[in-house]
Amino acid sequence: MARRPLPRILSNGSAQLARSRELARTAADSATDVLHPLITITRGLRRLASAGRRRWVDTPKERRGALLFAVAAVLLAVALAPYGPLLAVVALMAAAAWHGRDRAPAAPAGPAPGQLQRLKSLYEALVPYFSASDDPEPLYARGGDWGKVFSEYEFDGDGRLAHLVISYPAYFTDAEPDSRARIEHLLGAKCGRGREYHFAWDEEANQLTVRVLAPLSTDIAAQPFVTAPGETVLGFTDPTRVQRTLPLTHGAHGEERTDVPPVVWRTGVRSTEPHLLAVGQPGSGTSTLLRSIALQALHHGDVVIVDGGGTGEYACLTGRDGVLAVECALSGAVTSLEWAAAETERRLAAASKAHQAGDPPPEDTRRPLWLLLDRPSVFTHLAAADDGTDPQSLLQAPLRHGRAANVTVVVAEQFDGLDALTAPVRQHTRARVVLGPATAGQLESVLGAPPHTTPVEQMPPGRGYARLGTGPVHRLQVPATPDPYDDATSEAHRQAVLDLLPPRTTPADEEPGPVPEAVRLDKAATEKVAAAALAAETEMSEPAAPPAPEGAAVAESSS
Ligand SMILES: Nc1ncnc2c1ncn2[C@@H]1O[C@H](COP(=O)(O)OP(=O)(O)OP(=O)(O)O)[C@@H](O)[C@H]1O
Repeated sequence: MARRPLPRILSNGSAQLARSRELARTAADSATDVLHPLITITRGLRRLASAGRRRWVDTPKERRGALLFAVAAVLLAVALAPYGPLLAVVALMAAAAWHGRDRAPAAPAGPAPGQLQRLKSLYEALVPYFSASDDPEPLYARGGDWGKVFSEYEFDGDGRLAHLVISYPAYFTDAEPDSRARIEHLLGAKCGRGREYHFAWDEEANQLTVRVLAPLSTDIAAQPFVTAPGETVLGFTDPTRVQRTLPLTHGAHGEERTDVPPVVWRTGVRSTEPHLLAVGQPGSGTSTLLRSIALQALHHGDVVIVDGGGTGEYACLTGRDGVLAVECALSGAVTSLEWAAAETERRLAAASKAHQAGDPPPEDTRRPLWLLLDRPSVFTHLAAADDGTDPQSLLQAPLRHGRAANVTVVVAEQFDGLDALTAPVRQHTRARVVLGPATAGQLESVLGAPPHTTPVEQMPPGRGYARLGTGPVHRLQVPATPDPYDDATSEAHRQAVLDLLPPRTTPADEEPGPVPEAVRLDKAATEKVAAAALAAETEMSEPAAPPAPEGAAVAESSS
């Protein structure tokens, strides 16, 4: 790794502080210059002494007497000779000065030949973008001086650029996304593909800082996250924009402990992004994200799942405490969301009655209710074909009033189903996630802003970007939260998810007390999924679990 030494300019602090530091540094430099001969001679004396000690130790015992005699004879001769002691001291000092000289090889003054070639070719590649024919003093010109524009550079162990600060002329249109994108694309290609780069444009100083980002860890499994109520971990990112970290276990068997910066999404009454939309190509990990959110939501709230994918990816949640419904059929989805819309309105009415009476909101309006919809566009198409109710049309109230009523909507959709999303869904889902491969246009249309990083060539599942409202775009890796009933799931990850699942609920008809405003749903599909889940679970010889409820009931939480 070679780094060009640079004068450091203080980026903050007052001018006076900067002057004092400069004075102190100058004084220290002068003192070092004055004391340099003394330091060299002392170092030389130390080296001579240790060489003498080594010689004495290496001398066989029977020859030490003769050696001592020779030294004593020399000392006597020196002492008796005219000016002997003086000459001996001068000779000793000269020898010490010679041995004490700095033997460390001088640091290379510049980059190694291979690195130099990379910098030169990068400079030449930038010339067409950063030069103008009418510029009298061009910063960039064919065969020009790259040293003038690359003020800092750093190479990694493989000799590839890891960090670079580039100066560019003030007339470069750095405020235009297209101009920036061209430069970022070029740098991504020239600095080496297969890595992710972060670009920071300093428009005031006309400087671009390019940094190589370490890959995000893909071995973080689902686990209890240390968060406050109302906080949901969407995934993990790099520390450039996120100051907070979460203590986590990771590795194949959760054997390592690290602090990792999370992307935390806040929901509830004070949230400015109360609903979320996750988009991706098939297999990019949006269902996994929904499962991860559901497992976290179940700590403090109730969950209704509407699965348009219909592949039973949420079967593990069926009948669990707090899971009000897992719907895979259109009729069930409509019934559940009708109930959710009515529940939102009931909560609003109860809360506003309490506000008018000067009371705090009633307890039964405060338990978070989560509506998780995976590929609702499938039901939209089915409803259109049957002339039935589109489940999305029932999301109006939860989306509009969810924040005040503690109802959160999360929608996962594939890119080709985006057109089928209704306007309220697009409008109210201000927290956005894009997973898997996506073009720059797709990223910008979903996130509302381009990421400041280049896309990686091989996207692992669960990798993508997140943006909360108008905040920065974060790189994101969703924790591995696979379907525990999927045969392809590793045992460690399966166990991690099973450990987070709440216990199975007592079937509604065996509830000891009355369930207020319970709404019985058409559960034909859910029963099927529950039966499959139970069978799969028995096969996996999980500790004896009570039988799955015959039909889950959507009920107002009694807790
Ligand atoms: N964060 C993740 N970490 C590790 N593996 C993941 C992650 N997310 C998804 N996967 C794996 O990728 C595969 C696809 O995931 P998932 O089913 O969530 O994708 P999807 O976007 O919902 O696609 P589809 O709608 O086609 O099912 C699964 O095998 C899953 O285990």
